Amino acid sequence: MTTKNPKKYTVTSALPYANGPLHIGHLAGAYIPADIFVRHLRLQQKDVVYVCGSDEHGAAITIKAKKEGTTPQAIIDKYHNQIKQSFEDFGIGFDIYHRTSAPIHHDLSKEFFLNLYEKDEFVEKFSDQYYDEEYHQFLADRYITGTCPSCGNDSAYGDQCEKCGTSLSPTELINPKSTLSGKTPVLKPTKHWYLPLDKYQPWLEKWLLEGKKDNWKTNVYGQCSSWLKQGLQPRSMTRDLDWGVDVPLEEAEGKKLYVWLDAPIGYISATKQWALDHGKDWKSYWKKQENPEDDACLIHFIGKDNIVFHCITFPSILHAHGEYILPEHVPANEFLNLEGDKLSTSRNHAVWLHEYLEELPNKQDELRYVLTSIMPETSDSEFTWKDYQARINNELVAILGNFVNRVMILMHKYFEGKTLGATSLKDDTLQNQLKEAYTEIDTYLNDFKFRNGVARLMDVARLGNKYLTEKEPWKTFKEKPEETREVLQNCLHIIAHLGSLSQAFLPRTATKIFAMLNLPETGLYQQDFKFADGHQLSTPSLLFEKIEDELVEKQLAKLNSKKPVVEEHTAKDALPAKANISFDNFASLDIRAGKILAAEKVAKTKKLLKLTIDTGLDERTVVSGIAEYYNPEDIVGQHVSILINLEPREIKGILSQGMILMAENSDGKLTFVTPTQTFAPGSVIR
Ligand SMILES: Nc1ncnc2c1ncn2[C@@H]1O[C@H](COP(=O)(O)OP(=O)(O)OP(=O)(O)O)[C@@H](O)[C@H]1O
Ligand SMILES: [Zn+2]
Repeated sequence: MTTKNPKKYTVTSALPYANGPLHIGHLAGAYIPADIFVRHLRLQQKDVVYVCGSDEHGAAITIKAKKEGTTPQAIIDKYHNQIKQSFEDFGIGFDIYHRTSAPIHHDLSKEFFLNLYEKDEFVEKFSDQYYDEEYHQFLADRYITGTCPSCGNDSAYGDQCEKCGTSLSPTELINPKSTLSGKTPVLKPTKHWYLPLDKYQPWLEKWLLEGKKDNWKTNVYGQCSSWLKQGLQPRSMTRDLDWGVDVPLEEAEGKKLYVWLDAPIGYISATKQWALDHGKDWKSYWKKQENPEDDACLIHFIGKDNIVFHCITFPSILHAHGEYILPEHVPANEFLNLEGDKLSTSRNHAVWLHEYLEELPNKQDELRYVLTSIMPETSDSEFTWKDYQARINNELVAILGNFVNRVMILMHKYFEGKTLGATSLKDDTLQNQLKEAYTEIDTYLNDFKFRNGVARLMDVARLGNKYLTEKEPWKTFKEKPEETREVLQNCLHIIAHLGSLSQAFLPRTATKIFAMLNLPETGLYQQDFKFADGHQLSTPSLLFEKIEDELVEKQLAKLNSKKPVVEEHTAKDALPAKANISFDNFASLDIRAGKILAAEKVAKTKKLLKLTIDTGLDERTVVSGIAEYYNPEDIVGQHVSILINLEPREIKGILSQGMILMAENSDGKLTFVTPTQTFAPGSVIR
């Protein structure tokens, strides 16, 4: 950290957008790291406020409401409550989880806008914007789709192409279409207020590049410097929309603030509300103090798609306003993927937090542990159920859980769960090793190295196991009961420290550990523990249970079945129907269940695989254009559906005898079409 011992910390996590539930990517990206960091500060009695809330404005919400035949208010109420519950369930310790639809937020956002307006910071510009003549509405952001000029994706939005990530303005789209009427919009002039980022560029460069920000994470600093190199452009801070914070100017009737203007102000309005509720002074967490040494240290935790707004736009707004502190750190994470594919709300490729808890009740810490261990700190990372199982079984169960359990069982077996004169740890080497763990974890967490931090915690459990294995109390008990007692009581001290250190990472586990030891949970790091003479331990119980293969298979099957929970792609993505055919034509197709026996790439092609198929009638060769989606080695044994009476055709010199049936979604992704139960090759499909 740059600032040595700031007096106060203001910590924020990205405001989740209230148009869908939370998934594991959200947790790993912006919430678990912040929560660990804040817990670590609180365990040292630092003064910290940790705020978040739902982002409830913008076109994506009104569009969703329209699609579902309901109101924007109903959408945000539903998801705000669901998201809030998930955060509570996973122990994300916000001081307040607020929402941007609250009046206090609208007021503060307007105040910000007016402050900049009165200082003449905005550039007012008339420009031609797309307008839907049928709906009498300007088409901002997600109200317009078209072909991306960078990658050719034909469902890019007016503000961004989600396929290649390019940030766009509606007029850059090729073949623009209104998402309201589906028609081609017309251009009409409208007035907007632009934030002159070009004007702030020199200041930003100084702040970011010449300032001390090169100690920021390289992924964050790299993105910022590359934007600055490209040169910043003015960005419109207002929209022609009917859902959001009103632009507080008479001449701007019917216009709203851009959602990325008001969303980060949501951090401040949340703090204001919290201060009101708890008799605190919100200004001391956000405003510059008379003595700069008294300024709070502001830290934004976000995922990588939010970097530009937290490192360029919001700081520019705060700077233009003048009274506010600027972020000291923006430790953005890269993205978490799932089982080889991007997490996606629209494709329902996700592990949803509320579903996880229904299916794996009380396993919050297990997920926190895995997500911390694989956190996308410096590059994208991947969650797989197999890895989840392995980390729980081989680490949480086999190392941490096992150590605690062995010691507790032996203490009960030999000494009825009672200590005798165990007031302090009677092994200096152990004492020093434990001290080191505290120091190293502190260093890691101050550097936002959460993966190293949680690995270091696990090392303490390893240390315990090693000590226990070396001392072999089960062998010494008969002859040297006093020595045995000392060893086991030393282990109790290690367990207490495991409880203490777990508090930041695995809060529920920490509580369980202290309950088993029958010690109070102080909410502080304790360098020393004292057991009273004759202290009675509680009955041991397992901290973690093994994850069985069956569960992994069930979760994988569920992911593959991809039943849509939140279906955002509508009929607009489906191809139009083909002309009718006769029943006889249909009946003439001979489709069978088959199985892939062998697969190899066709040389010098990108898309083709040569497959050997067991059709039940014969073994034959089929050339299939699926190489971009499947590795040959992964699909041997795969059951398929095959059209067997298609006229053979030579492809790249190979005779292809039939066609494998594949489903294709609107992104062009392919997947096998197979009977939902395994049927023997040769079974008829009709
Ligand atoms: N797969 C992911 N990995 C890491 N961080 C993520 C991931 N998905 C979202 N985030 C982060 O979570 C925070 C809240 O996300 P937000 O509500 O804006 O959803 P989003 O980015 O639109 O995600 P989605 O498209 O899946 O709904 C943001 O900071 C975002 O960067
Ligand atoms: Zn694109």
